[in-house]
Amino acid sequence: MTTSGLHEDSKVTSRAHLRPLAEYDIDPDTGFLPRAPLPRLADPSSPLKHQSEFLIWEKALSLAPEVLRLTSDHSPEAVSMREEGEVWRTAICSWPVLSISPLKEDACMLRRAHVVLAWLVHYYVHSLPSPEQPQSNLVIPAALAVPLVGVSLALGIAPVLTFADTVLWNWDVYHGSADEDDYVQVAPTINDIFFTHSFSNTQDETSFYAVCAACELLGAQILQIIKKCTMKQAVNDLPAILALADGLESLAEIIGELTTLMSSMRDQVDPRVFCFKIRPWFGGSGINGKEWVYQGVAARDLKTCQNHSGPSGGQSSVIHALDIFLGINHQCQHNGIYAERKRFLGFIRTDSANSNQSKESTNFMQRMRQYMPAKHRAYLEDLERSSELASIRTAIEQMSELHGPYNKAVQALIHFRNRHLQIACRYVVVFKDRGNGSMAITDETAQVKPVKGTGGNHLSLLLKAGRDATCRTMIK
Ligand code: HEM
Repeated sequence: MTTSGLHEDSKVTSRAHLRPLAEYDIDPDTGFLPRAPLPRLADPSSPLKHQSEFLIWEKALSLAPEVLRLTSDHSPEAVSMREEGEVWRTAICSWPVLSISPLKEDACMLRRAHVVLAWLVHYYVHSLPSPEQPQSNLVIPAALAVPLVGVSLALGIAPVLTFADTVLWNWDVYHGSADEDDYVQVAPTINDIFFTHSFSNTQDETSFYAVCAACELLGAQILQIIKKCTMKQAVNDLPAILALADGLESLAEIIGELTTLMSSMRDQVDPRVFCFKIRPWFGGSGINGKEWVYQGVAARDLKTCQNHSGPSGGQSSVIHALDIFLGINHQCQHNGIYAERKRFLGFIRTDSANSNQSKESTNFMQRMRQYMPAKHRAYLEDLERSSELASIRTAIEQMSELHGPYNKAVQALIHFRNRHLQIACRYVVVFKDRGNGSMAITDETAQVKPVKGTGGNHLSLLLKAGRDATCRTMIK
């Protein structure tokens, strides 16, 4: 039998026990999504209601969609807004650098500050007029850079827009829904929430976040199954083995639902809107060969987070938890994969002085963890090292009765990755070589057909490597 993924982990020597999920900021009903929406900074109901100095951040974010458009947007509306955009950016440059010490009193405030500052940074960077020197670096003003890096260090998350900022922490409840206290009793569903921030102000963008959030909510059930399976030592214990078989069967079903949910993207998000109006806002440092300079920030505070990606489904802790539980080993993705992704995103540089070989060799999924909140990352690391998981793997290897249910779950994940590959090709790959993200959706781009044989494409290579790693895990 082939259990390559399962064997790999036997190399891990120090075993740990999983702590209660609450200690990892995981809710039983909403998973990695918090159970209640984040309060605004300086909101009268927030713990920091007296810290009104943070209001300037909130106000600038509320104003941003009204005065800023993408640099690449040359529509008459966008051109007419350029002056107001300049006023917005000049105001930010004149702001004082606020101390984030008061925010550290409350984790929700830190998270909200990350959301606000990361969105402001992406608004700032991606609306800048085209530079006279196209290759010059982009300076993020100290008033944004210093507090963003501060809150990021406190939260253990990268100082850039992440999946958490666009999905996990970017929602509120409709008026008339239960108030915050009620969520102690009843968790919100996807129908109770709306998304607070949107770059393009399109239904497509909201739907994009909503589908991702619905996947996270479904993920809560996945985490509960993992918890149930890891509560008992599976080896030589019949009830535990039966429970494990049951858990694997349920996982297969839920992964199937996840695939259906993800596929619903096709009906809700127009690929052209995604590619030209939404995705360009997400780009992080290094995109198009331009490094971001975080003004006023010490180099040591940035050392772990250069060449930032923007938000990506790859930062969803749910999929990582599934990978770990099922023993999918992405390490086999050769060194080149991360380089492939960088090349795809256009930030491979020719000056080898700046390139860092060790970073290149770190695989994509590992790197994506740096974009997760520290406690979610800690959950994944503890799960990976847990003696409970080691016992499950031994049981799966030794008991042929478990091979069927295990393979079903892995097969479901292969199907998920295959479908995701199709979606990524439809939304990103076919447009990749068609201009620099210009907003002008011409008849030509509107009628674009999938590029034949995207197999050579770097993005496809990355995603296929993940799919193939999943295939290799099947027990033959
Ligand atoms: C329009 C919809 C979507 C598009 C265009 C898309 C595109 C991409 C792209 C381009 C990547 C490569 C890495 C990167 O550049 O960030 C990626 C990775 C990834 N995406 Fe998506 N994605 C979509 C929806 C989703 C959804 C709903 C999920 C569910 C959680 C998801 C989960 C992932 C995962 C887990 C990865 C890491 C690679 C892997 O595990 O195979 N994506 N996606």
